[in-house]
Amino acid sequence: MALSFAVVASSSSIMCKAINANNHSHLQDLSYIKRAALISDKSAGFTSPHPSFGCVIVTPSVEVVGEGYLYAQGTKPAEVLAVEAAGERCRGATAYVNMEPGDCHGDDTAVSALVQAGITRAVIGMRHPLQHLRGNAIRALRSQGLQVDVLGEDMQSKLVEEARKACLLVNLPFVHRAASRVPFSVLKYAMTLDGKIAASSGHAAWISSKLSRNRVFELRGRSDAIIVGGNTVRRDNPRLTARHGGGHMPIRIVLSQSLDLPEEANLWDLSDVSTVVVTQRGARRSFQRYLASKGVEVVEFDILNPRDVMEYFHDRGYLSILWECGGTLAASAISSGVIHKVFAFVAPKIIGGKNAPSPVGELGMVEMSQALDLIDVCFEQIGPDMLISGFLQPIPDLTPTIPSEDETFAIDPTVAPFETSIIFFYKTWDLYGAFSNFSPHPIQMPDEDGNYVTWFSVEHYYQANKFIGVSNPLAQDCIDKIKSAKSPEEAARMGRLTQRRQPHLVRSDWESVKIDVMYRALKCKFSIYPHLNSMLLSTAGSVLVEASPHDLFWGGGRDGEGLNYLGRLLMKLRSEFLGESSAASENTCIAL
Ligand SMILES: NC(=O)C1=CN([C@@H]2O[C@H](COP(=O)(O)OP(=O)(O)OC[C@H]3O[C@@H](n4cnc5c(N)ncnc54)[C@H](OP(=O)(O)O)[C@@H]3O)[C@@H](O)[C@H]2O)C=CC1
Ligand SMILES: Nc1c(N[C@@H]2O[C@H](COP(=O)(O)O)[C@@H](O)[C@H]2O)[nH]c(=O)[nH]c1=O
Repeated sequence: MALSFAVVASSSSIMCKAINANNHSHLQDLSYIKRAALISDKSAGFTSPHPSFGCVIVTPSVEVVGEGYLYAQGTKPAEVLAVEAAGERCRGATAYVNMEPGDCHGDDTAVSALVQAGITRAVIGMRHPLQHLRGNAIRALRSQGLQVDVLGEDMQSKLVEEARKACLLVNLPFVHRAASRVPFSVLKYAMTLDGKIAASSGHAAWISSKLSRNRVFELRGRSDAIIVGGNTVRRDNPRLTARHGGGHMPIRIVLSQSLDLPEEANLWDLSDVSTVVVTQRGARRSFQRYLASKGVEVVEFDILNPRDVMEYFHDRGYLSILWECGGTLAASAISSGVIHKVFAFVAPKIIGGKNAPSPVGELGMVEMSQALDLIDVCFEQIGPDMLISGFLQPIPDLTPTIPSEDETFAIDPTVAPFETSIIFFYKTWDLYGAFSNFSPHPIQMPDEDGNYVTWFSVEHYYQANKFIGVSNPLAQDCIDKIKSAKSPEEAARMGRLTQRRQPHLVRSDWESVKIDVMYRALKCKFSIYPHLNSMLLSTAGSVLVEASPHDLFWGGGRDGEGLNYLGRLLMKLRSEFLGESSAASENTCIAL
C-alpha cells in the first residue's frame, strides 16, 4: 500500500514537473517572441518604408546565442544576421521570429539560413500579412523537417494572444497595407487642458513641453510622411522635420484646396527632405508653376478628399502617415475613416477663448452616444504633459481576407498570375517586387578602367552613375557613399539629395545616358540570376508597367500618363532573352 502510494505520488510529481516544464517553456517561447518583436523595431526611424523583422536564436539550454533585425529592404535578413551571430550554436536551437519571413525576390535567403544552420524549431509570431507571401516560408521550413509553431495556430492561450499582439503592433502599418487601400494614419495634436490647439489669435507655439515635442520628432522619424492643411502652413510656417538626431526623414505633404499659400515658407526649403503639395485640379496654376520651379511636387485631384489622397499615397508605397494638421482637416480625415490612431498631448495649461481652435472640427455628431470611443487607450506622462493615445479603429483581422496556406500559390512562372495582360510592379514586397531596381540583387559592373565592381543593387549602381566621370573630388565622395549605402532606399536618397543640392556634381551627359545606364544594370541583373531570368521570361505576352504614380519617367504614372521606361527596358530585355542566346555573348557583367 505504502509502495503504491509512493508510486502514485512520484508519478504525479513527475506529471507536475512535466506540466511546469511545459508551462515554463511556453512562457519562455512567449518571452523570446516578444524579444524578437522588440528588436525588430530597432530599425524604425532609420529607414522607411519597410516591414520589421527580428530573429532571436535560443539553444536547448536556454541561452540566447544570436539576434538580428532587418535594417531595411535589401539588407541582410534578420534570420541571416542571427544565424551569423550564433554560428555553430544554431545546431538544435530554436529560432524566434516576430513575423514569417517574406521572401519576395524568388530566393529563400532567410529560410535557407535557418535550415543550413541546423535550427530544428521555429516559433513564428504571425504569418506574413501579404497574401502572395503568406505561408510560403512556414511551408518551406516544415518541408525541411523543422518544427514550426505559429502563435495563435499551434500555440494558443491568453498569453499567446498578448505576444501575438506585440508582433502585430510592431508591423501595424504593414498589416494595414495588406488589409486596406490606405496607409496607417496617426493623428497627433497638442492641446491645453481646456481643449485648445491654439489661442484665438491662432498662435500655438508652444502648447506642449520640449520633452513632448522631442517625442513628436521620434514619431515623425517613424512615419513615411507628415501631413498638414493649408491653414497650418499659413499660420505656423512649420518645418515638420524629424530633428531628434539622424535617422529617417519623412516627406512633408500639404493639403490645400485654394493653393493660397505663402511664397516663402519653410516647407519649400527642400534641402533636408522633399515636400508634396496636394491640391484641387486647376487651382492657381501660376503658383503651381512657382512651386515646381522650387522643386516642390504638386499633385492635383478632381476633388480633394482625404480618402482619395490616402489611396494615392498608398499606391506610392507609403505605409504610415502622421497627421499634424489643425481641427478642420482632422475632422475631414476622421470623417473619411482614414485615421487609425490618435496621439493627444495634453498640457496642464488653460488658454480659454471662445474662438480658439480645438483638435477636431465639425463631425456632425449631436449626442454623446455618437462619440468615437478609443480602443486600447494608454496614458503616459511626459514631463509636465500627459500623452493619451489609442486606436480609432481596431487592428485589422487579416484571417478572413487571406486564403489558407494551401490556397496560396508559390511564385511559379507557369501559373495564372503571369497570364494577365498588364503586370504591374513597384515596391519590392509586391508580387513582382523582384523587377524593381530596389530588389536586393547585387550586380557586378565594369568601372571606367574595365575592372569589375560589385554594387548591392541596380539602384546603387544607377544613383552612383549620376556622378561618375566628374572631376570634382566631392563627386567621387558621393559615389563612395552611395556604393556603401546600407540599402537601395538609402542609395536613392543620397543620389537624389546630392543631385538636388549640388547639381554641379552631376555629370553633364546624365540625361542622355541614364536610360543606357539602367539598361546595362538590368541586363546584368536578369542575366546572372536564373530565377529572375525565368520570371521575366514567363511574363511574355504581358505588358510590364512600373506602377509608380508619381515617377512619370521610369513609372507609368497615375493614369498611364508616365513614360514607363523601367517597364519598357524590362520588356526590351525580355525580347532579347527570348529572341537570341547571342545576347549572352555581349554581356557586360559577370556572374556572382
Ligand atoms: N497644437 C497643435 O497640435 C496644432 C495646432 N495647429 C493650429 O491650428 C490652427 C489651424 O487649424 P486649421 O484651420 O484647422 O488648419 P488645418 O491644418 O486643418 O488646415 C485646414 C486647411 O486644410 C486644407 N484642406 C484641404 N483639403 C481639406 C479637406 N478635405 N478638408 C478640410 N481642409 C482641407 C484647406 O486649405 P486651403 O485653405 O489652403 O485650401 C483648409 O483650409 C493654427 O492656429 C495652428 O497653429 C495646427 C496643427 C497642430
Ligand atoms: N503647437 C504645437 C504643435 N504644433 C504642430 O507642430 C508644427 C510645427 O512643427 P515644426 O515647425 O517642425 O517645429 C505645427 O505646424 C503643428 O503642426 N505640436 C506640438 O507637438 N506641440 C505644440 O505645442
